[in-house]
Amino acid sequence: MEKVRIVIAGPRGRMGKEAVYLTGRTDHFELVGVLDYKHEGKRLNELDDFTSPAYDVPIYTDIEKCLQEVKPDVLIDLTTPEFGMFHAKTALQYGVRPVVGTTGFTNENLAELEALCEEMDRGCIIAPNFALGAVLMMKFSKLAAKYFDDVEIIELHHDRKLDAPSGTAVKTAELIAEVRKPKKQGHPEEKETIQGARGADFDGMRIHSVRLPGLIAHQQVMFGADGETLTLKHDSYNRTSFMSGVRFAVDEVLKANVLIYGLENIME
Ligand SMILES: NC(=O)C1=CN([C@@H]2O[C@H](COP(=O)(O)OP(=O)(O)OC[C@H]3O[C@@H](n4cnc5c(N)ncnc54)[C@H](OP(=O)(O)O)[C@@H]3O)[C@@H](O)[C@H]2O)C=CC1
Ligand SMILES: O=C(O)C1=N[C@H](C(=O)O)C[C@H](O)C1
Repeated sequence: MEKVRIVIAGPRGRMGKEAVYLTGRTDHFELVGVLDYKHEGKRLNELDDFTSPAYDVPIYTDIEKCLQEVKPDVLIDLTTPEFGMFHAKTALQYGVRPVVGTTGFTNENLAELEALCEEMDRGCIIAPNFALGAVLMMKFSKLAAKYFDDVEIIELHHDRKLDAPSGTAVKTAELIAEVRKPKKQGHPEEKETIQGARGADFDGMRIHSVRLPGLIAHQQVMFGADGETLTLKHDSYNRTSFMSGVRFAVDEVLKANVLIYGLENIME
């Protein structure tokens, strides 16, 4: 089997580091370079966390130079929304398939990438959450929303997280909105005496974002009806929990020539 040539953007980050280690333990993956806006000209295995010879690959700050020189099949982005979008666009323009875990993309970003995938005849996967249990939680939420119109999403994350609400919460709300009867929840005359008390409004349903040290990534989706509630809950207790989804996405993107937004679209 030919190895999949992979570049990782954001290798020093919490997720990027795990993705580097994933390439090291996956026989058919080959890390061929990384994108890091610090350490230009060094090799990855010169950095403290990556001393294994498996990580003796070049560090680039310039994505075009990186793609031209190491010619990857797939670029995995785990950076920030601004750079994630730039990296995904540039990769597609070079015929390289992006797998993006970075959250905070706008609908305009998604539309632009969808058009670029079509133009370049290349796939791109944007996965707001790679944890397979989280994807199932989202699927089950959509199923439950057929029967329950009242729902509140509570997402809980570590306090180093930049975006709120989380990409997972937004995706969950989008999936629910596909089937839920439009409804403004709560009392029609409710008033917030402290701004934000009722959370963010997405199509009349509410999203609450909790940020605390000690947390990793957690979400509860609470449905309510007369005399009953249904709570769907998922917890990631470490970042390795995301890696089987990253491996799955890399394998799947190679077969794709369109934008795939969310692993639920390709998980049977
Ligand atoms: N889809 C999923 O399952 C998951 C997605 N995420 C998402 O992944 C993203 C990263 O999360 P996390 O790892 O926790 O964040 P970190 O802040 O730990 O990592 C981001 C890394 O990207 C680096 N970086 C920033 N800009 C660039 C650039 N232009 N080129 C290369 N590297 C760059 C940062 O460097 P520096 O620190 O020096 O600025 C940092 O090392 C977030 O959007 C998060 O929401 C997180 C977990 C799971
Ligand atoms: O920043 C994180 O940590 C996470 N981000 C993703 C999101 O925004 O949903 C996925 C997971 O929740 C962890």
